Amino acid sequence: MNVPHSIPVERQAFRDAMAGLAAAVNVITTDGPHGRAGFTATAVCSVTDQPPTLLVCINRGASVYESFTGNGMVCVNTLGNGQQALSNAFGGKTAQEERFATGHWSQGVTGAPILEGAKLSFDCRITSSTSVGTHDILICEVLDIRQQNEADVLVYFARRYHELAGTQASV
Ligand SMILES: NC(=O)C1=CN([C@@H]2O[C@H](COP(=O)(O)OP(=O)(O)OC[C@H]3O[C@@H](n4cnc5c(N)ncnc54)[C@H](O)[C@@H]3O)[C@@H](O)[C@H]2O)C=CC1
Ligand SMILES: Cc1cc2nc3c(=O)[nH]c(=O)nc-3n(C[C@H](O)[C@H](O)[C@H](O)COP(=O)(O)O)c2cc1C
Repeated sequence: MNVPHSIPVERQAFRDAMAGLAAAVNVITTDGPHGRAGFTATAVCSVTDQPPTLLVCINRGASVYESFTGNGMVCVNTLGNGQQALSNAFGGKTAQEERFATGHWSQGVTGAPILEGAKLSFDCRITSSTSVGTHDILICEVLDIRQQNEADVLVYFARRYHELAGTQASV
C-alpha cells in the first residue's frame, strides 16, 4: 500500500491551527515547601472519571515548573467573565507576588491557592507525569471541587478572550 509522504508541520503552522480551537482559561496554582506559584493554562483536559482525573500541560522552561513538580499539589481554577486580568497576570513574565495580588485566595485540602470567584476550582494531587517535547503532562487526581453553576465562562479563541453565558445543569 502506498503511504503518502507526510510534510513536516512547521511550529507556526501548528500554532496557527491551534488558534482555531476554543479553550477554557485556567489559573493553575500550587503551594508547599517549593513555594507558592501560579500560571495560566489552556492545555487542560479531562482524562477519566474513575478516579476523577485531569491533565495539565506545563512548559518545563516556565519559571514555575520546579514549584509544581516539587510540591506535587495543584489547584485548577477555571476563569469566568471579567477575569481576563488574572489570565494576563499569570500568563508570564510577572513576579509571583504581582500575579497573586490580582485575586483573592483561600486554601482547601491540598493547600494550593483556590481563587475566590472562579467558575470552577479542582483541588488535585499530581499522581504522575510524562515529558513530551518542551512540556510535561501532569496527571492530576481531583480530591475536591468548588463550583459556581451560574457563573459565566471565559474562553480563549483566535488569540483573544470571549465571554459565554454559563448556566449548566447541576452535578
Ligand atoms: N500549551 C501552551 O504552552 C500554551 C502556551 N501559550 C503561551 O501564550 C502565548 C500567546 O499565545 P497565543 O496568543 O494563543 O498565540 P500563539 O500564536 O503563540 O499560540 C497559538 C496557539 O498555539 C498553541 N501554543 C502556543 N504555544 C504553544 C506551546 N509552546 N506548546 C503547545 N502549544 C502552544 C496554543 O493552543 C495557542 O493558543 C504563546 O506564545 C505561549 O507562550 C498559549 C497557549 C497554550
Ligand atoms: C492564554 C494563555 C494560555 C497559556 N496556556 C499555557 C499552557 O497550557 N501551558 C503552559 O505551560 N503555558 C501556558 N501559557 C504560558 C504560561 O502561562 C507562562 O509561560 C507561565 O506563566 C510561565 O511564565 P514565566 O516563565 O514567565 O513564569 C499560557 C499563556 C496564556 C496567556
